[in-house]
Amino acid sequence: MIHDVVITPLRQIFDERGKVMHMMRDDSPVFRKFGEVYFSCTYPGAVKAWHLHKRMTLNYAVLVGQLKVVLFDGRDDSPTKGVVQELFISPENYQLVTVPPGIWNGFKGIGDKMSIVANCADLAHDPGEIIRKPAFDSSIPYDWALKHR
Ligand SMILES: Cc1cn([C@H]2C[C@H](O)[C@@H](COP(=O)(O)OP(=O)(O)O[C@H]3O[C@H](C)C(=O)[C@H](O)[C@H]3O)O2)c(=O)[nH]c1=O
Repeated sequence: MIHDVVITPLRQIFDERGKVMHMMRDDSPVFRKFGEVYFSCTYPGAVKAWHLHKRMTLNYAVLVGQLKVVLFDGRDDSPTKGVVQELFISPENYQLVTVPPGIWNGFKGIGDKMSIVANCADLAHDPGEIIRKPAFDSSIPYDWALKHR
């Protein structure tokens, strides 16, 4: 587990009409402030990586489909520097993933339909605070290929 990354189980409330999916409240321990909510939609097998936010704290929850979210800690002052963390998040494993600034992150669509992840961020989108690397950049020790364990 990467230092400062927080996983919070989220509640879903089901009834015969459908369900309610919790995501963020202002009394949550991980809530900092409101910046923007957006939804990133990913086709099966597509990889969206790598991003590093210099100032934004991300809060991800997958509403539809399934994502493999991969985090890489390249922070020099972190006790988990060099650690790679894989998370599989979906409505079936419904969690809020809080990622502080400075951690490389990316995700891959899993399964057979478009996945939708919500990001409830503490900062509005600002392209100037994002650093990007190609998904297969050799400086991050991660292979996005399907692994038959
Ligand atoms: C997020 C965002 C993006 N854009 C534009 C910028 C690009 O021209 C285009 C696609 O953006 P991007 O390549 O950043 O999309 P994703 O790879 O889905 O990543 C985004 O959603 C995941 C979950 C992240 O956490 C990223 O930080 C966030 O950038 O939409 C905007 O104009 N406004 C916005 O709020």
